[in-house]
Amino acid sequence: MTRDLTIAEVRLTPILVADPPLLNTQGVHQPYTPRLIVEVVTADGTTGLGETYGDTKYLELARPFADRLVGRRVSDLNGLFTVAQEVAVDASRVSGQVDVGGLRGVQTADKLRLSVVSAFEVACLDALGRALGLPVHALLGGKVRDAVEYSAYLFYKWAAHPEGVPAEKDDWGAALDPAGIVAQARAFKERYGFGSFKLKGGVFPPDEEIAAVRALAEAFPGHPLRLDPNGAWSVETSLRVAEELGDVLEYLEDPALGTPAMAEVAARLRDAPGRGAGGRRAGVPLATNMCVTTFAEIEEAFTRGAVQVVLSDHHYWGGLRNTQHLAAICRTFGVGVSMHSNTHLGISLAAMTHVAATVPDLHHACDSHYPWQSEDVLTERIAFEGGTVRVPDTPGLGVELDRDRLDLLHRRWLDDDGALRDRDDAAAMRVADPAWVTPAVPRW
Ligand SMILES: O=C([O-])C(=O)C[C@H](O)[C@@H](O)C(=O)[O-]
Ligand SMILES: [Mg+2]
Repeated sequence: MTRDLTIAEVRLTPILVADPPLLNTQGVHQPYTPRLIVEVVTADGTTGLGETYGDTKYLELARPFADRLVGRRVSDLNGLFTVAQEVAVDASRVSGQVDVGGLRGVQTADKLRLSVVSAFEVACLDALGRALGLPVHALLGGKVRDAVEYSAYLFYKWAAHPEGVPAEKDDWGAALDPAGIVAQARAFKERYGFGSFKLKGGVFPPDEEIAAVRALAEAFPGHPLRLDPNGAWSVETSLRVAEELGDVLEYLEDPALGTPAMAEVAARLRDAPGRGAGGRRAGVPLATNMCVTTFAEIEEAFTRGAVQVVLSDHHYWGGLRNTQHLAAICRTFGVGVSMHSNTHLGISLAAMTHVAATVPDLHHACDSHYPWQSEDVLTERIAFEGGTVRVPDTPGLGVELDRDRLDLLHRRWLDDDGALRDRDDAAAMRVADPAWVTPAVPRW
């Protein structure tokens, strides 16, 4: 039977999902964060799902983009990039600065477009897989592993959002010191079996964060640990932390902002083997999801040896196939690869799992915010077992949309007065601390 895989309809549903009060260097997560759910429906009634950022600047591009897709085929994945170029980006949306709240590198028009394309690419792959009876990983060339390892993503956090702010409750409690972080890590291990731990830093002065990582190293000897201050430190501070923690860190993520600063940190670490406080090893690898976030940024960073691990993110790299291209380039240059995560739901976790399953040299556990998300739009939550997600072999992504849940979360978006429709961690922080401004970098 020949199937008609022409796109007949594209449904876009912006939603607001509950988010706990997680702290980062720019502020704190808002109680609800925007996501966009994409449904691509073919002429013969197959629906594919995708998910991406839901802030206004992405919605503005997603609508005209979706209109242009009707009449094309879900198998025309390369064509998505051509269509994206036809969609104009409002210059006022492109600051050229590091994205507020999103912490996903410098904003450019292309990156906005790619972040939109990614959701449609995933939705087309899902539809194609469902139509052909093949899992998405098979469409990407086939899986090389049956399960993908994720790391526990530890955050400093308040027990609750500020008094009087409408929010969902969470049962993680506060984590504002080393003991709190270790307790959070234990909960992650007990609930999901994670064996690697990443601490989101850049929140407290570096010595406090060093103490937290030391406490983790004592509580979980031999487990891979990472610290990520999102570029909040100077080169000198980065070097000091690298020396202090060089013996326990798997990698240090974006200690300083931008390729020149990262390159200087990396070079000085290379030149100082075996040195460091107490004779500790100082050659800790540097990872990034902030200075290598586009193909254009690769050459400078790799030729200067600024990073040893790139944390890919299929959302802003432009989809699952671009993630594979990035992994191939990293392999060529002997740079490691793993995955970054912003707040996301199960559709994106499934997409991350399918593509991660196809990357041969994925040597580090991937980041995922999913455990922090108590809400989802799927009929069944994706489970972590022993810190891994099993790679689905069912057609498409292997997940099903719960339309009632989707409607509920969309209703929340409709009811919002606009205050939460654009993620703004600094604004959320100002609710508790009216004098708060996004800290200048380097902060320490
Ligand atoms: O650098 C990173 O790993 C991130 O930016 C991940 C997330 O965006 C995280 O920092 C957050 O949401 O606060
Ligand atoms: Mg990072």
